[in-house]
Amino acid sequence: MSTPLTSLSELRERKLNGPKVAVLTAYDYPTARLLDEAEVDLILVGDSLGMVVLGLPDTVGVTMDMMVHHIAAVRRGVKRAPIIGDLPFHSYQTPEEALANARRLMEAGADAVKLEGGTAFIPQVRAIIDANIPFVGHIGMLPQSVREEGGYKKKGKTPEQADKLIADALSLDEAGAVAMVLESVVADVATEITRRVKSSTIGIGAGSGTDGQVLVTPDLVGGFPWFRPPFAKVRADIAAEITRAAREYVVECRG
Ligand SMILES: Nc1nc(=O)c2c([nH]1)NC[C@@H]1CN(c3ccc(C(=O)N[C@@H](CCC(=O)O)C(=O)O)cc3)CN21
Ligand SMILES: CC(C)C(=O)C(=O)O
Ligand SMILES: [Mg+2]
Repeated sequence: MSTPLTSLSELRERKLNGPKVAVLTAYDYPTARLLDEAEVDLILVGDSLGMVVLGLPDTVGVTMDMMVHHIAAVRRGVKRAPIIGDLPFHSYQTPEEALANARRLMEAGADAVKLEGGTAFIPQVRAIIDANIPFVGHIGMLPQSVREEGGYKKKGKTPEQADKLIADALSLDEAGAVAMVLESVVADVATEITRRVKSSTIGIGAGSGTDGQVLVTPDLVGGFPWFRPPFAKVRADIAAEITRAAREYVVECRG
């Protein structure tokens, strides 16, 4: 076991010489503190918050106020791991709006911000990076577009999709993204992108050829049994533990 990341600038060295980067999501103080102490490299306060913590049907209803509230809680729990905050749906429609909202997430305690999109969002990405805010890209399957897309679909199956993903990755890399999430991307395409960019690729449902992996923590620990993506390897069953403890308590209270 090697030492965990203490700053985003160490991502370059990790890409060149390993080991791979381990990223998990957190939305609250206790989980963030446990993940930081477990030596997770980076902690993402994802807008998956809306689904796995707030019970919304998708991530489209997540607001800036929600992200700020949860980033602040995570910040209080973390001493070492860099924290990435997601810019939520419709919070980055212009470069000015993207920069103002990126600043709000940084003030709440993020060390970097992430938004969903490729070449179409380069003006927003440039505004953020020009203001010296570390930036993480996110391409492939974009959950904030689930309503237009009509579901969650794997990306990069056709040559046209693969070329589009590679162009998106190269443009984010050129703009200066420190890392980029590749979500539900065909493994071979994710591997090719990883080879062609200087930035660290963090995969989720994108095979094992990326520079790191990210998972929604409830999917790791069995904390959200009602929806689980097919790629998640569930390593605990906290839902069953909560149910068991609550049942024991109910029975004991009733006497
Ligand atoms: N609990 C949870 N975990 C997540 O990883 C997650 C969320 N929620 N909510 C937002 C998005 C949605 N995610 C998803 C949703 C569905 C698939 C899925 O069904 N993938 C299949 C089918 C792909 C296809 O039809 O092309 C796959 O084989 O990858 C993957 C990720 C990832 N994100
Ligand atoms: C799944 C990861 C990459 C994410 O964006 C989130 O948790 O919101
Ligand atoms: Mg997200």
